[in-house]
Amino acid sequence: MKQKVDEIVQWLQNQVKETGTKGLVVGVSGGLDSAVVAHLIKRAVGDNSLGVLLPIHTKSSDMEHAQKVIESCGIDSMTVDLTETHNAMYSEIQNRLKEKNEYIEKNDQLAGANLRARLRMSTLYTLATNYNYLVVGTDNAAEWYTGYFTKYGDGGVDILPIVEFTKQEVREMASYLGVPKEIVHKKPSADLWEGQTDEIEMGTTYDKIDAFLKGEDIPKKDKTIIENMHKRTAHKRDSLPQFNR
Ligand SMILES: Nc1ncnc2c1ncn2[C@@H]1O[C@H](COP(=O)(O)OP(=O)(O)OC[C@H]2O[C@@H]([n+]3cccc(C(=O)O)c3)[C@H](O)[C@@H]2O)[C@@H](O)[C@H]1O
Ligand SMILES: Nc1ncnc2c1ncn2[C@@H]1O[C@H](COP(=O)(O)OP(=O)(O)OP(=O)(O)O)[C@@H](O)[C@H]1O
Ligand SMILES: [Mg+2]
Repeated sequence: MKQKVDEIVQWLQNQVKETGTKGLVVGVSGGLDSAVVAHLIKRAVGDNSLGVLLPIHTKSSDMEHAQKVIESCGIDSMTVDLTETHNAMYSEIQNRLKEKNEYIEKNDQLAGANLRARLRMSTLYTLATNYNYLVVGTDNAAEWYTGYFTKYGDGGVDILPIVEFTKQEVREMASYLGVPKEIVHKKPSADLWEGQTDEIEMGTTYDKIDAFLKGEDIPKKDKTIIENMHKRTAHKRDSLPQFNR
């Protein structure tokens, strides 16, 4: 594990050097992936790193976990509460749709959720511009393969240090790095709506996705879900379709 972590830390240092930027910023949710990334960037660039708490109707227990992550790695931090911003922006959009009788209720939860992720992204880039930092993403191998992220939301980042690691490997890295235990063993959640957990929404588990990525046999039902998610989200991993004359 030490070698793995040292290699990522060195890679992060190279990214900063090669891009001529001054440091690294990440959104810290109180979940596992951002806890690992916060620890890694603090190790890589010390005081030139920033962890940002971006609550949007966020549970106090998640805020406490995020605070514990900040304390456990000693990273510089900031909180920008986006709850009111999200309320104002989303209700304005919904009102315009309702005026046109074109508001589609069944899409409301997902649309509001993706707006949360994109408001977080905008905030991180505003801070990145201020400090001349890079925005660091937290996607792991399972999320990347299944496309389980918001395009230009949490997927809108400059670099992806843990994208080759399965969720289980990220968990092991977290223990090695000293991420608090309650976060290491917490249920993954995107914090996009009340009570959301990744595994309920996807209909499969990270253990199954990890096993699939390692080439192991998994039940047909899970394999179908994973393959469908992968196909449906190809556009998030591909370069942009461009009309060429
Ligand atoms: N074939 C295609 N080619 C090019 N673009 C295409 C497209 N199909 C859709 N699109 C575009 O992509 C959009 C759909 O993609 P997107 O906006 O990402 O939205 P979508 O994939 O529908 O939803 C995001 C998913 O990621 C999950 N998520 C989000 C954020 C964080 C986390 C987490 O784990 O923390 C999880 C979230 O719970 C949800 O299941 C469409 O609205 C359309 O604009
Ligand atoms: N409340 C929040 N404050 C700051 N950043 C957030 C918040 N919610 C989500 N994010 C950002 O969006 C990323 C994607 O969320 P995701 O849930 O996949 O990761 P996580 O919360 O770090 O780990 P887990 O998947 O185990 O819950 C987070 O890693 C973080 O960078
Ligand atoms: Mg989470």
